[in-house]
Amino acid sequence: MNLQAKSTATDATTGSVPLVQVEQLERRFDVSAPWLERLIERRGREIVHAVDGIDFSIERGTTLALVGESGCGKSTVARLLVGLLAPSAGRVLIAGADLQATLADRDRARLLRRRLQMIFQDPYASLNPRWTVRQIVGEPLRVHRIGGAPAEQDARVAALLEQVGLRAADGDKYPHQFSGGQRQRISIARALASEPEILVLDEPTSALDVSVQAQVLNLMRELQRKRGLSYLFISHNLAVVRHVSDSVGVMYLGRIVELAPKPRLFAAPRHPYTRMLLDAVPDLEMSGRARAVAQGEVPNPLQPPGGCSFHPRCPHANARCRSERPVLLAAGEGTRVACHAVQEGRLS
Ligand SMILES: Nc1ncnc2c1ncn2[C@@H]1O[C@H](COP(=O)(O)OP(=O)(O)OP(=O)(O)O)[C@@H](O)[C@H]1O
Repeated sequence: MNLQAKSTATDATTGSVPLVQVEQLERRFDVSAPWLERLIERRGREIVHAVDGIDFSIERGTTLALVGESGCGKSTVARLLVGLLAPSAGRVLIAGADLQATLADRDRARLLRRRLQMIFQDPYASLNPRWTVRQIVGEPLRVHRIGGAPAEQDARVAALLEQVGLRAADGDKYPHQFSGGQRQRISIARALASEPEILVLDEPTSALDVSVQAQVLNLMRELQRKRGLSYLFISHNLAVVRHVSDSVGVMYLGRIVELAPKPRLFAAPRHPYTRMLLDAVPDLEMSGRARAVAQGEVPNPLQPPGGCSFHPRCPHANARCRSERPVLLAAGEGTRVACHAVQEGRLS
């Protein structure tokens, strides 16, 4: 089955298509209260632009992290990427094939689901409490008919458990018999069972103790290196993002405001919002820059500000920022930024 049916723009240097390409992706939610029809008639429907026209790509074997405050649309991007939600506009391409078109074809959808797996924040909620670990980790093998006879599948489950730092004998136990970190290892083993190329990780360690977080993150890195996996890593924690990512997209009210290679983002953040986020992390070195105090709150997503949606919180905003939406443009050294002040040279 050919998932590369529809080829798109290729990487100019290598001639290869990025494993993941997201183009002008949008997702709107209608949150109008159905019992307030008269109000809706008067005021119009209440629409949240959870994801408002974003573009990014992920190369094979690399990690793109998406960061931003709660409600900026990170989880919605994750769900769009694995096909749990359909886009309102734009598209997701996996190795050049349109995700929505692929999902519409049963055989191709099954193959695609093998390639893409998602790991959620709460490992307890995502593991069936009545199944043994062997059943949980072995389920993708049965669904995707991988590994042949039951004995062979059991051997695969045992190997997967060992790869994530558990013991083969743990297969007989139930999720409640494990700690949070161990449960997340079970989720990872299950996600790996179908031999995916892409893992979408939605805050995979934020429910864990700090000491356990580092162990799980190190495991994720080791698995990435051994298996050449690509990760979309969703997090609000910049210290974690610094540990795991190759590049970082900073989201604000449904848009990416800065996209940069990780070292550039931490050494020379360009967007005022990125700077504000970094300034709020006490342990990060600031490379000589004075810290600015975080100001204001995220606006109501039902009534986002016009122009640049960050302008009410931005110390550099002018009349243009209040009226014209900035687009993501190259700002040197691999960074792209959506900010009039940077693009006009008012902010270096
Ligand atoms: N199913 C839904 N129905 C209505 N609104 C939704 C739905 N899912 C998300 N939203 C809204 O879309 C916006 C983005 O939410 P999303 O969960 O993607 O953000 P997030 O950055 O992941 O936040 P968090 O870190 O709190 O999970 C929010 O305003 C949220 O209320």
